[in-house]
Amino acid sequence: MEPTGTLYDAIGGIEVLRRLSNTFYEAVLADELLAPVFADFTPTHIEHVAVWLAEIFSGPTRFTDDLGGHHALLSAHLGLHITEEQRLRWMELMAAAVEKELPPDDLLRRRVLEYFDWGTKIAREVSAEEPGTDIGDPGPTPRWGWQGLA
Ligand code: HEM
Repeated sequence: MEPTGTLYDAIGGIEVLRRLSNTFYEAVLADELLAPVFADFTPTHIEHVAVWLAEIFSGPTRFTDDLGGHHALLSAHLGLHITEEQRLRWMELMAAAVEKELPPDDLLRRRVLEYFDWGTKIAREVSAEEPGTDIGDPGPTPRWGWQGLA
């Protein structure tokens, strides 16, 4: 039987997501393949990613309320021209961060990494378009739960 409740609660809330984001970006900025992609990185990025993840996993909706929602998230990746090699390295570093920061629950970790696999493919697709491209209305921020995409 699948567990009940949100992935956000099973993860342990925003503080755990902040630690995940922080650990992940420490690794990204030390990585020779990914660091150049994040040349304009600022520390607010860490917080924005934690806030996005909170919403995706059915926690507070602050990304939609205050940070531009799904449209802003997708637009942030326009023009980055992410390669498959970079996407896979991103996944590798995120898997290590998940291992370190998330509760030792195999199903929870698997679901979270499945979200990242799905999300990084979308980020890569969007990144092939030039900045300023009209991406239209992508709809509300998705939700990811114990059964995957809700
Ligand atoms: C599920 C996958 C992903 C999520 C949830 C995600 C999340 C985010 C968020 C929330 C922002 C906006 C940050 C801000 O407002 O400061 C952002 C920007 C960005 N993302 Fe992603 N991202 C994902 C995949 C990727 C991948 C695969 C790459 C590259 C390999 C990437 C590279 C970037 C870069 C370079 C920015 C702009 C950074 C900046 O503002 O300087 N992202 N991402």
